[in-house]
Amino acid sequence: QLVENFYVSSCPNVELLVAQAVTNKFTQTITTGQATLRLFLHDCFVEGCDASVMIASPNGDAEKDAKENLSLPGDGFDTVIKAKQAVEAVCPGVVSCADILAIATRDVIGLLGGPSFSVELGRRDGLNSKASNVEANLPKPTFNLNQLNAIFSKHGLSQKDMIALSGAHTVGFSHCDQFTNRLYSSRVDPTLDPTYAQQLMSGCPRNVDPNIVLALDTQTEHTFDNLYYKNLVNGKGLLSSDQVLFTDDASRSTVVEFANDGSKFFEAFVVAIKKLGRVGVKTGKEGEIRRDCSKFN
Ligand code: HEM
Ligand SMILES: [Ca+2]
Ligand SMILES: [Ca+2]
Repeated sequence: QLVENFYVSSCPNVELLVAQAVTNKFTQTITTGQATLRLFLHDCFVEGCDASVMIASPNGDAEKDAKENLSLPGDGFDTVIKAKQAVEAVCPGVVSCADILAIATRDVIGLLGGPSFSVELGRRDGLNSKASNVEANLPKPTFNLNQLNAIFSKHGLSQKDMIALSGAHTVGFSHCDQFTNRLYSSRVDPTLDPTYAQQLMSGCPRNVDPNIVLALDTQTEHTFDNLYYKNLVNGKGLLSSDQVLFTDDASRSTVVEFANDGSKFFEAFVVAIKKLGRVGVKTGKEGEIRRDCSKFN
């Protein structure tokens, strides 16, 4: 239902306007890329790709107020707001916040060194954003392969799509509390490389400041490449949900394929992120075109 040239007559320069705003922001703030990419996942998995995650509620009960979303960096929200402003100045009331987030996500992937691809458009902005909706709809870093497959397949995403999309963890970081259960339970998680486990313990000692973060990809945290998969092969996946993709026999061969061939990863990632962008979209007369991405009209 989405189409690539949706705004061809109503706002022909929308992709250029968004690209300029995103590039500006990206040059100023290095974390813009990872923040925007994660924001897109958290939007699409809750109520579909409809910018529901962008809503700010005076009562503190919107999606962004949910515990799982508190670690979403402000830079992601900011990127969409800046791009929306640039678009509104030229084509007011025409382009949805959901589409702007989708375009911005495509753009940051390219800026980070990832694949370039065309983005499908025509999403409308949602009219629901409830904090209580969030937890059950997002994957947890403690999930095993079956749980990961289950939550992705609810949205029509295959195991291969799930593994490719997890490759987004080639950029960005995680707070210590998302993985320290692997270090300080009765024993250290045996799927962790011992040297890497030592590094994690010194980076995240017991009772560490909750603001401390470590890179998801220790080698190239600011580059969108396939080193994430090479790390998994070497026992250097940061989250349990990352490492399990190599540990479990049912997904290992895909991890090895992506580790050995970056172009296979890029190809699968493009297929999967396009599918992600179609999840639960509102089109036609559904929803609305928000004027301000953080408020319903
Ligand atoms: C497979 C299941 C997934 C789980 C369990 C998961 C979980 C997490 C967790 C716990 C963090 C650390 C958050 C923090 O402490 O600030 C994180 C970061 C991140 N995730 Fe995922 N994630 C998953 C899949 C994805 C997907 C599909 C994408 C995008 C396509 C994505 C993009 C990101 C990015 C870019 C970051 C870094 C954020 C930053 O640096 O601020 N993740 N993820
Ligand atoms: Ca949403
Ligand atoms: Ca990387």
